Amino acid sequence: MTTLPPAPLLLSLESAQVRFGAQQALQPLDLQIHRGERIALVGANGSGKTTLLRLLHGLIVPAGGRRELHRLPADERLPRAAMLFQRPFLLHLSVWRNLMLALWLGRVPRDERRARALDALARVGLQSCADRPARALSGGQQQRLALARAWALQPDILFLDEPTASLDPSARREVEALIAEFAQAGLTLVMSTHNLGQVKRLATRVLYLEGGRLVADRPTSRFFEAPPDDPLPPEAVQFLKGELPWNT
Ligand SMILES: Nc1ncnc2c1ncn2[C@@H]1O[C@H](COP(=O)(O)OP(=O)(O)OP(=O)(O)O)[C@@H](O)[C@H]1O
Repeated sequence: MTTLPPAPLLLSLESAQVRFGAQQALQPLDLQIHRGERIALVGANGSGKTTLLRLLHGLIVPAGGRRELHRLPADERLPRAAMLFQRPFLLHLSVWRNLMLALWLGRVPRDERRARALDALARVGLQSCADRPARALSGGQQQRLALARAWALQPDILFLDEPTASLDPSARREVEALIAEFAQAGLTLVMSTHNLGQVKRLATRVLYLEGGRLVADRPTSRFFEAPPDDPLPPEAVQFLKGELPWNT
């Protein structure tokens, strides 16, 4: 029997914490993210999910402890990351120009940009919208454009902050399907969401936060159905009870 080598470590936090003025938004926490993981951050409003995503992405510098990106063993480069927000930030430009601008900002060589943009638009099914004003697209299409923009940058890790929260059910399904395809293609995902059905469908691992503390970190199946010898902390049990039913 062959044993698969462990997936490479991409990103880690060591006793990393975040403060906003006097407020401790994240208590010191340790975390390791390996290639291929699909991690869901769950917890009530204000529990620290967005703060943790921003810390992981490097948008916030920890007030203590450290965040480290780890070189990929295959080619010794640092992992690339991209982030998707609940409402995409799009400029008053065409879909195509929004994409090209992101590639320019991402320092993608000029001669690669066109092919990457075409591939990304095809990936999210927006080829026919290339010349339309990005801000005139529907909410679901805008989020698909944001996914195309992230895809075009060829990230290893994709951070998603409630990516479907402001979408109607059909757009939500479309965007969720694309996120699943991205994961299939090998992207590592870290996503905050209030939709526990989505957690069950997409995530391999769940981090439960409460009041800025990481209370539970376990495989998805052991989060929703904790075995008797490894029960969930009571805070997480209460949270799950309050969030029933899960399949929305
Ligand atoms: N820029 C900031 N300045 C001051 N306080 C902040 C800032 N960003 C977040 N906070 C505070 O940090 C805490 C965690 O907020 P965060 O947005 O990370 O929670 P969340 O779990 O993502 O919430 P939600 O589910 O509502 O998006 C909250 O008390 C919030 O008010």
